[in-house]
Amino acid sequence: MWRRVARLSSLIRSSKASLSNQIPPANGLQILEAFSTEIQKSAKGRNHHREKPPFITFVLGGPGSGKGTQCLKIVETFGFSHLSAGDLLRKEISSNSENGAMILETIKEGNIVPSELTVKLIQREVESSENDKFLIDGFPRTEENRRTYERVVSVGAEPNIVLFFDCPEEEMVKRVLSRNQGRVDDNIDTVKKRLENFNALNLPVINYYSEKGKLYKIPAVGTEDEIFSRVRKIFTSLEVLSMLSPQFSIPIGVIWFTLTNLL
Ligand SMILES: Nc1ncnc2c1ncn2[C@@H]1O[C@H](COP(=O)(O)OP(=O)(O)O)[C@@H](O)[C@H]1O
Ligand SMILES: Nc1ccn([C@@H]2O[C@H](COP(=O)(O)OP(=O)(O)O)[C@@H](O)[C@H]2O)c(=O)n1
Ligand SMILES: [Mg+2]
Repeated sequence: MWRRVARLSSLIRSSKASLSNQIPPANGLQILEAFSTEIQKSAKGRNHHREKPPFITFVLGGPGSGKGTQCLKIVETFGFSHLSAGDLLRKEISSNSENGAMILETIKEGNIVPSELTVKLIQREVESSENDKFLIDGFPRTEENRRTYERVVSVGAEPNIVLFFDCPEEEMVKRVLSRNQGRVDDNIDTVKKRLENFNALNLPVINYYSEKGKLYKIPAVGTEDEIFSRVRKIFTSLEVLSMLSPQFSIPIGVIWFTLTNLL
């Protein structure tokens, strides 16, 4: 509450300052109107106000399962914005933020950064973007990540769909060790820890969304293009189905995708 009041008064101060720079002397009503427009503009710049909640896709899978690679293809083809939780955390490290050292240590160990921090970074990106569809990659990694997101985020707290790139451990290890992006966690010891954490902490989240009928399980072995042809089917079918019946499109989509992949 007090933070909101403080934010509002700083908004008023900055709006007053920018008004005094821009507007010639006018009567009281004009000043009031201009002032209120300025506040709206200023609020919009930082927080994009949406008429309806954004379409949220969580992208899950073990380390090296191909989440980031497939997200780039989804962005190109379907116009989503890609928010990688790992990239946002690495950006915090390189910008020397107050939490940088703690994040670096946690990533090196293959452990999970406190949820409040990761959720705040994701929330800031969603709120400042004008896009209305997002891929949130590598999140939620734990049940605690998921619950914190649901508690903190007011609009779009539930994902519309969840993608799970299902890849054998041997293949994931091979890919991570040849990723070559200079990451501090791409070494055999950290990968082992990350796989342990994936099995213990992330699989329960995946099961949770499966039970909710939101999970698309995608076999993640094959060429990048072969895997993308599976991914493409999901988004194409959602586009078609949502034109027919928006409220049923997601459960029907999951059933349809599962059947066509089993047959
Ligand atoms: N289908 C694939 N076959 C072989 N290598 C892949 C495939 N998809 C991605 N890769 C490579 O594997 C590594 C990990 O992929 P990435 O997309 O970063 O996975 P994640 O984000 O799940 O950790 C990268 O070097 C990437 O180029
Ligand atoms: N929700 C998240 C996502 C990532 N991370 C940390 O960031 C590391 C790298 O995540 P990432 O998503 O970039 O990793 P990949 O699965 O893409 O290889 C993880 O191993 C965690 O240490 C986290 O703490 N919480
Ligand atoms: Mg990644």
